[in-house]
Amino acid sequence: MGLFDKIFGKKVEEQIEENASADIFKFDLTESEETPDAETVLESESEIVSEPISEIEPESVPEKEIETIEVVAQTADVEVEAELKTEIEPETQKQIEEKYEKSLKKTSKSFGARFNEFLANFRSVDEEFFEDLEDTLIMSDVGVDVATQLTDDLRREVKLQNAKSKDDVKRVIIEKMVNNFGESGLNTQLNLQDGLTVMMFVGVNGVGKTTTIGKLANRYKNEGKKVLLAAADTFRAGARDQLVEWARRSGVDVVVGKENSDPASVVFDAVKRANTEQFDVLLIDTAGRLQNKDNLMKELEKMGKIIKRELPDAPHETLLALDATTGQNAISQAKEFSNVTPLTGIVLTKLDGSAKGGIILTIQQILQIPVKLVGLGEGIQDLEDFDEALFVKGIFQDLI
Ligand SMILES: Nc1nc2c(ncn2[C@@H]2O[C@H](COP(=O)(O)OP(=O)(O)OP(=O)(O)O)[C@@H](O)[C@H]2O)c(=O)[nH]1
Repeated sequence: MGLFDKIFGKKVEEQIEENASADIFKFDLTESEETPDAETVLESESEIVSEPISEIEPESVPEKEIETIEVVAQTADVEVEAELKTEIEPETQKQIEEKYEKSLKKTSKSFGARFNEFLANFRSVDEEFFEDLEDTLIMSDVGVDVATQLTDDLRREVKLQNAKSKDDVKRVIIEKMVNNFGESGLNTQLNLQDGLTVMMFVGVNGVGKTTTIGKLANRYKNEGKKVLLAAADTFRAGARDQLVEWARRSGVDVVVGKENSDPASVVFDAVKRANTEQFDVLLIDTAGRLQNKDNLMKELEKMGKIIKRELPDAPHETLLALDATTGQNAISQAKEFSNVTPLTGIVLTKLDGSAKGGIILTIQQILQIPVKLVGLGEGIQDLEDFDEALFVKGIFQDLI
C-alpha cells in the first residue's frame, strides 16, 4: 500500500470509477519539448548562497594547543533544573499532530491556492495542461527536477488510471506526489547509540543550529539522559553565549573555548569529557561559512578526525540545518554542504513560518538525504522527529 492510501484511505482507481460519468478532459500525451534545464536553474540559484556571509581568517592552530587550551565547563544551577522538571510535560501524539498541522498551514494554503487556481483554469488535459502543471509545481517549491519528473510520470499515470474529471486528475497528481515521497526508502530516525551518541550540527548562520541543539538538549535531558553541548563556533561570541543560555535552560553541561580559539580544541575536550564521564549525548554546534569552502572543509575534517580518535564510529549524525523559509535556496545549501562533508540528515527549521515546506519533497527526492527533525516554532518543545505521514497530511489534506 502506498503512502497516499495509508493516509487518505480509498484507492484512487476506485474513486475514479465513481467519477467516471464526468468526461470533461481530452488527452494529448505528447512529450513537451520545452522542459526547463534543471541543472542550469539550480546552478544559478547556488550563486546566491555562495555570497560571503562573513569573512574568516584561515587558522593554523598546532595540534598541541588542543590539549592545553582553556575550556570552561558550565553546569546549570540546580534551581533551573528543578524549575524545568516541573514545567515540561511530555507531549501527547495529538499535540504533536496539531503542531504539525498548524505549522504546515501556510505551506498547505499557498500550495492549495496555486493548485486550485491551476485546476480552475483548465478545460482539457492536453499538453498545455501538463506544461502549466509543471510550472505550478515549480512555483510551489517542489523544485525543477522533481516537477519535471513528476509531470512526465503524470502524463503516463493520468492515462493509465483513466482519470477524466477534474477531481480524478487532482487525486492522481497528489497520489503520485505522496507515493513518490513515501517510496524514498530513507531512514528518518536519528541514529542513537546505547552508549555515547555524538551529533554534529552544520549550516549557515541564522538557520537555527543553536536553537535546534537547545531543543534537543531539553528533549534528551527530559528523557533522563546525560547531555553535553560543545560550542565549536568559536568565531562569534554571540553564538557561544546563546548555546550557554540554552544549556542553562535545560540544566545541561556545555564546553566552550576562548573566542577565536581552534574549534577542534573544543571538540577534543568535549569528546574526551563525554567519553570519560559517560555522557549519553554530545551535541556539537559548529560555524558554517560556505563562502570559504576549503576552510570549512578543513575545519570539519579536523573535527571529524578528533572525534574519531576517541570514538572511531562517531559522529553518529552530521545534521545540516536548513531554513524552510528560504525555499529552493535551502536546496542549494544542502548541495553545497554535501560537497563539503558527508551528511546523515537534515533539520528543517522554521516550518511554522514558511509557505515553502514543499521543499521537503525535493530534498529527499533529489539529494537522497533524509529529513530527520523539523523545527515548528521558537519554543523549547518546538522540535519534532520528522513524520512523513503527518507532513503529507498537513500539506495535502485540504485538497483531497
Ligand atoms: N519560528 C521559528 N524560528 C526558529 C526556529 N528555529 C530557529 N528559529 C529562530 O531562528 C533564529 C536563528 O536561530 P539560531 O539557532 O541562532 O541559528 P544558528 O544557525 O545557530 O545561527 P548562528 O549562531 O548565527 O550560526 C532565532 O531567532 C531562532 O529563534 C523554528 O523552528 N521556528
